[in-house]
Amino acid sequence: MELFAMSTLSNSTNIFWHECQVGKPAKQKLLNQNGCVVWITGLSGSGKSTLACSLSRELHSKGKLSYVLDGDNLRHGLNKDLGFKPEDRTENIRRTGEVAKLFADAGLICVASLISPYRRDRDTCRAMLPDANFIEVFMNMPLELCEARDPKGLYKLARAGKIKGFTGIDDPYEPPISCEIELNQENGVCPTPTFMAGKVVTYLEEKGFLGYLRVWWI
Ligand SMILES: Nc1ncnc2c1ncn2[C@@H]1O[C@H](COP(=O)(O)OS(=O)(=O)O)[C@@H](OP(=O)(O)O)[C@H]1O
Ligand SMILES: Nc1ncnc2c1ncn2[C@@H]1O[C@H](COP(=O)(O)OP(=O)(O)O)[C@@H](O)[C@H]1O
Repeated sequence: MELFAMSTLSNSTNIFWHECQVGKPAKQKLLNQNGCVVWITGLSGSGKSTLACSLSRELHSKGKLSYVLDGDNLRHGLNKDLGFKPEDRTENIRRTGEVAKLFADAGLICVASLISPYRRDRDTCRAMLPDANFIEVFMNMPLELCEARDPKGLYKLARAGKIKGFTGIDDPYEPPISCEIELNQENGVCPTPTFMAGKVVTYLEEKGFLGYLRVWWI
């Protein structure tokens, strides 16, 4: 069962999965939490990195171990060979999904914050884990807000045609059809990062991720 869950399609042949005695349940018990992936998706400037850091801080203050995989940061190392063509974005998300799966297997709350604009790529990452362990969080902020924020000046460059294939301008963003958590403006105002992180923490608490509980789907 575990062996099946961890195997993926591969170009390599004659390879075998080696199981280690210290498995996921033992690590989760040690950490008193259950590993999972919180996948934050949304437009550039929607607040993904801010939420990821706020969430990580909240979890830390509760004595829970998390790790943030941020798209911008990963593109400085693991994914530095990739650009923004559709196939590069797909590979970016696939690699990040695989790394996130490893962190979850280590018992951590892995927080991935990437635009991840294509639904199929996000679903591929979801399929890497038992379904309940992939928590998709949609930062549903209007393009106008993200563009008004424009902290890196990239929307301005995209509007001027100096960046091609910018998400939301001349490259698509496909919103989730059904995600675990959707965060919106309330009465035209964006909630604070702490408030939004609190919503995610409440979800994790309610689903039993913040305490060790050995159940069949973990
Ligand atoms: N063409 C284009 N489209 C979108 N974003 C661009 C582009 N070029 C550079 N950037 C910057 O790269 C950051 C997004 O990286 P990601 O790895 O999250 O993107 S993706 O998931 O592969 O689509 C993104 O960071 P965030 O603003 O934090 O989302 C941008 O700063
Ligand atoms: N909840 C929020 N309320 C107000 N401003 C925010 C909020 N979240 C993020 N910001 C601001 O919006 C900008 C983009 O946030 P960031 O987290 O970098 O977005 P992303 O990672 O999606 O590109 C930053 O200047 C940040 O300070």
